[in-house]
Amino acid sequence: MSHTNALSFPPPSPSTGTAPGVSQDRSQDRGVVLQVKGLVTDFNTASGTVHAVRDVSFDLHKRQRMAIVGESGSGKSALAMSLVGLVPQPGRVTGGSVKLNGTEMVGLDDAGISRIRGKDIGLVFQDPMAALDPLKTIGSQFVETIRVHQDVSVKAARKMACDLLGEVGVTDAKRRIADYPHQYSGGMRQRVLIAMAIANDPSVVIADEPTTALDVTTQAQVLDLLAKICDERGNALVMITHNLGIVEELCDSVNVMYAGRFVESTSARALFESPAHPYSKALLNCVIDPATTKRGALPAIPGSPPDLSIDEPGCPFAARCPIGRDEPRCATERPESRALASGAVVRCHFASDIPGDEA
Ligand SMILES: Nc1ncnc2c1ncn2[C@@H]1O[C@H](COP(=O)(O)OP(=O)(O)OP(=O)(O)O)[C@@H](O)[C@H]1O
Repeated sequence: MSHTNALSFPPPSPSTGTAPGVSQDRSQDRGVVLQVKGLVTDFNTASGTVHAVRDVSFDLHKRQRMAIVGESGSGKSALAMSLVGLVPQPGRVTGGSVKLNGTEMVGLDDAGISRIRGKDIGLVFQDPMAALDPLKTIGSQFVETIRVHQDVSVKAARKMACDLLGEVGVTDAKRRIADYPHQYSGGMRQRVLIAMAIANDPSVVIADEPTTALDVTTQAQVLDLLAKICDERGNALVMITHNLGIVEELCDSVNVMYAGRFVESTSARALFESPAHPYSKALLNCVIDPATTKRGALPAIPGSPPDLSIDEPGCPFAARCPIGRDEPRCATERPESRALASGAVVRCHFASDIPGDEA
């Protein structure tokens, strides 16, 4: 198992010492908050073992905004769940290490994980209705979230909740805290989840496609808010998304995931300026909306991803790859991750950061 695909962040830029695409402010404090090494997650199903996450490694630094992109079924949610000990049955983390502020999470029992989840690591998931209890007021859920991890009175927790709701843009929070989730709009529910995710001042916030159900304008507002709040508080942010526009606008670094593996890890700016992996290039070859000149959702790439229950030799992207289709090596030898001169880390025998020098 290789552990060499951890993207060292921020990769120093020769001229400024700052990673491309990283604001000076966010790059100043470089402590690692989340260190993932060789993570493997499998689902044991009746039709075989689905290898959803394979040998994933990365370092996440304080204040870093890291994106994970990839088409449906590439393992993004399985990875997010693995980071917080929430892999659903019949799934299991079967290898590797996840260290949050130096504490190993893999192998912790439920009580140990629960002490960390919601406190040191905050979660914002796709569907706020599933994350919120429809039978309890926002206030009672919020107070519970705070008091599980902080030794404060109900009154103090309620005050904190009101302040946080105000911070995320819930107007008249003192009154609205007594409302039930269904009395909030979709965008407002996501704001509530953001407020809850940061309530215990976590080092890391993980957001798994938090805006899929929202209209485009509300999506942008919610994600801007999430990024801004994490910045202000010094939280690192992992954003899982299908939307390249979000990566370009909000993220410092990006991991492109394919068939359970990171195939390219680089700065967001470098991905858009010079994608190195053929899969990243195919993704970047997307239509730009002429009205906004912004990139949007991931494009459909011809062909299908491989069956994750079959461990074929060779590169999993070979059959869809303009280089790999004709290269015998791509069919027989799995590419290990390797660093290019630019600092990007790729899993491809032929990727190069010199344009035109791929094959
Ligand atoms: N509960 C489960 N049981 C069996 N297999 C699962 C389960 N959850 C996920 N998988 C499998 O794990 C692989 C990765 O799925 P995952 O949901 O992580 O992909 P994803 O990249 O998040 O997709 P999407 O963008 O559609 O959410 C898929 O092959 C999926 O079928």
